[in-house]
Amino acid sequence: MTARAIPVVVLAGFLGAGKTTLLNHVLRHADGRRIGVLVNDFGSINIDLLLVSGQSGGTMDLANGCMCCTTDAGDFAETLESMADPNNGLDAILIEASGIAEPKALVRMVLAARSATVAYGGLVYVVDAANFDATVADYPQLDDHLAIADLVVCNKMEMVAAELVPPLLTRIRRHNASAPVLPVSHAAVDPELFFEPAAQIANDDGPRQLTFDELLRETAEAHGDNDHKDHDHEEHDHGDHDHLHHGFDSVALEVALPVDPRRLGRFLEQPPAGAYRIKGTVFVDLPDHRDIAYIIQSVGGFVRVEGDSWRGRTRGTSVVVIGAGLDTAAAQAALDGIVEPADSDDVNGVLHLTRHLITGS
Ligand SMILES: Nc1nc2c(ncn2[C@@H]2O[C@H](COP(=O)(O)OP(=O)(O)OP(=O)(O)O)[C@@H](O)[C@H]2O)c(=O)[nH]1
Repeated sequence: MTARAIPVVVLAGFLGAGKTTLLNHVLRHADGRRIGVLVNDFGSINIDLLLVSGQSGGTMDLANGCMCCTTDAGDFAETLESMADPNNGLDAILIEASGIAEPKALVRMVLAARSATVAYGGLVYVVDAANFDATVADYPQLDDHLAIADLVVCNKMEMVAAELVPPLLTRIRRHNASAPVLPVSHAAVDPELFFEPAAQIANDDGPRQLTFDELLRETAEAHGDNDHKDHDHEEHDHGDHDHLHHGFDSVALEVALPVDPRRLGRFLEQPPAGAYRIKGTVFVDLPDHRDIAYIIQSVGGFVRVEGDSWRGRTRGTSVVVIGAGLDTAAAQAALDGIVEPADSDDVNGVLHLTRHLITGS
């Protein structure tokens, strides 16, 4: 049985930056993936929480309408746990924080809720490119929010004159040197970023339940979309899905070699600048470890390792690094480094990997 943890992505950003637009975009382009959504402002979004909780059997009780004000972190963890129940077949859970929410508190709650089925999927912070400088000047707390982001989505780029784009991106990077900064318009972010590789193996003939993108389109048509501009844009672009991949870089390694667990641990904990996600399967050629296919993931330096069986697969190491603004040559060199031969005296090296091991429930 393949270990399967559902990434929980926190979506934050200042008022009006484009969080809801991003959420709508991701749901419309989910391509059959099932996404759970928690929102803390029911009025501003035409996606009903019940789309998710209705079939997950448990509704998030947003007693005071603001999740980051939920005092009982246990309840929150339970809610995530029940949404992530394998019977729900979700591929990712997105939490939209309100524009004034403190993302740090939400991130802390998700990190505390991590389990065999719940993984931290990163803090995606949306900024309004057209108003970035004014917003930073008026709200210095934006500084702290940006600093802890794992991915900065720089939205509304079509409103910024071409010659002003490079200095703007440089100014944004000053707030966070390691997170990728993804310039987009209409929050057109590739949803693939939010899914786990395990989700991709679900192409069996099992019963296909509702697809969220279909459901959302139906819902939007039935209720009238509150985001016509974005919708129109998306419809025009429908024939060309390549545009979704704009702005992403990735590097990959696929070899029959084993990893040096110490180097791998360091690589996962300190990913190359611009990396957002690292995922893959690695081979550890040590007694007691050879028969375990280690599934590794890292978002913003938060590492998760699960053990699976090789089940007839060829032992080897395959890892992909996804980001924006990656120095691909440097990232590839760092990635290649994980399969450099390990020092044979390094008896504790494997702890750098196994200390991140999630034991199944
Ligand atoms: N011009 C332009 N407008 C955009 C873009 N993305 C979103 N918008 C518009 O900006 C407005 C705010 O977008 P939302 O997605 O509601 O922003 P939000 O961050 O969810 O806002 P709050 O929930 O109020 O914090 C809406 O009118 C969107 O249609 C973009 O790339 N360009």
